[in-house]
Amino acid sequence: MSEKIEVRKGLVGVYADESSISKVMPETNSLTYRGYAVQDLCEQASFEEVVYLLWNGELPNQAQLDAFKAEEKNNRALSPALMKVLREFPHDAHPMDAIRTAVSFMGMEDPEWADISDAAQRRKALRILAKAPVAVAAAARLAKGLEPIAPDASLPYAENFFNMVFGSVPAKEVIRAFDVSLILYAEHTFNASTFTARTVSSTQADIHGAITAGIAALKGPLHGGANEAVMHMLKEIPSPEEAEAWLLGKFDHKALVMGFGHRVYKSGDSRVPTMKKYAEIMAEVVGDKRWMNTSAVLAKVMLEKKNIHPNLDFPAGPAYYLMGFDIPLFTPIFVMSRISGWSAHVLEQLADNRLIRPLSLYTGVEQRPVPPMSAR
Ligand SMILES: CC(=O)SCCNC(=O)CCNC(=O)[C@H](O)C(C)(C)COP(=O)(O)OP(=O)(O)OC[C@H]1O[C@@H](n2cnc3c(N)ncnc32)[C@H](O)[C@@H]1OP(=O)(O)O
Ligand SMILES: O=C([O-])CC(=O)C(=O)O
Repeated sequence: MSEKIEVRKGLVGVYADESSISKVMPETNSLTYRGYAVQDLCEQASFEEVVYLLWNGELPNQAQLDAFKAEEKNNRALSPALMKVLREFPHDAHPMDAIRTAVSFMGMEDPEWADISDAAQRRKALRILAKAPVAVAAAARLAKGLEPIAPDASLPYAENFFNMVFGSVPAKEVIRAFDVSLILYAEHTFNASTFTARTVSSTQADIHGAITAGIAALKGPLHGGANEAVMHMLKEIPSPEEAEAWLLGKFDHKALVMGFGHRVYKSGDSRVPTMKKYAEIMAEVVGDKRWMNTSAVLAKVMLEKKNIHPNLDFPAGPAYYLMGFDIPLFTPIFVMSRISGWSAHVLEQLADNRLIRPLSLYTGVEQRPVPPMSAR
């Protein structure tokens, strides 16, 4: 009797490995990083503290945090060669392609490119974390015909990013909302981009390659690219009053509604209430409620008619728009944050590595002879 082979398309419900970095609990719509509830981290920690936590397993004390922040600030500068390459990118290229290429380039010039020891991978992760925002901001400004703004070592991570994009640092509430978004985007178990990064690392390839591949996976609209798609969708809807009719029209065409649904959470994404709160704060700060009012209608109708909840990209999209970012920068900002989670997973994968290599169930034609050219 032949064995029944079960194929799990999309790896739905498959446990591919163990991990001690984060835990998603869909039954309670909750998420912890190294045992801490993500909403508590958002209220009590900075993004830099969360990165330290993800990479080291514990929150830093003041001296450890100061040292970590100093390292991040000291590693921001891009090489003249990378700046030259960034200047030559097509100006209409998507910034996701620019940051993917920039991280790959950083890998070629990294002084420790051939060293995949844990200590070297950690130093490389820090360098990628520090340099990625500089490359994102430079690519964004160059695409608009503006000169890049050099990183400022007197500014923390979030403030420095705003300064490099806009030439100024916004109000504290804006920085806080941005930092919260980075904490929420930092890590989420075996999502598609993280699994991609782990797969690359499992071949003992370098961390720049793993993160380059992670960025490639994150770009798709079913994953990180959804935060941009959400904002394009909100802009298509003329007013909150017209949102329900617009959505019902989408249902008629069986269209995907961006920013809704999730592979793991089926009754609500753990991160949405916190991100929504900060998106609403942004709407107050800017004095523009249109996007949040339209969002509220979409969320209500999606739940009533489809029983589908929003995911993190749904409130993050309008939050970034209200912060003043151009839409093509939304997913690159997700990259800047998720570098922390990808790196934690690369370190974990290599600490107890086994090549990731699943099987495929062949459904093609049976073996057959190669016909000569004259018979084809
Ligand atoms: C940070 C992140 O990456 S979060 C995810 C961001 N992505 C998006 O917002 C894109 C829109 N959402 C989706 O495409 C999906 O919900 C995914 C890709 C996130 C999850 O996909 P899956 O786990 O495969 O969901 P699945 O296909 O099982 O969905 C179940 C049902 O809900 C429907 N559904 C799921 N999401 C949506 C949506 N956004 N709009 C409309 N219908 C949806 C599916 O069509 C399916 O219907 P069916 O049973 O009639 O075929
Ligand atoms: O977990 C997932 O599949 C997608 C997601 O929410 C994330 O990567 O943050």
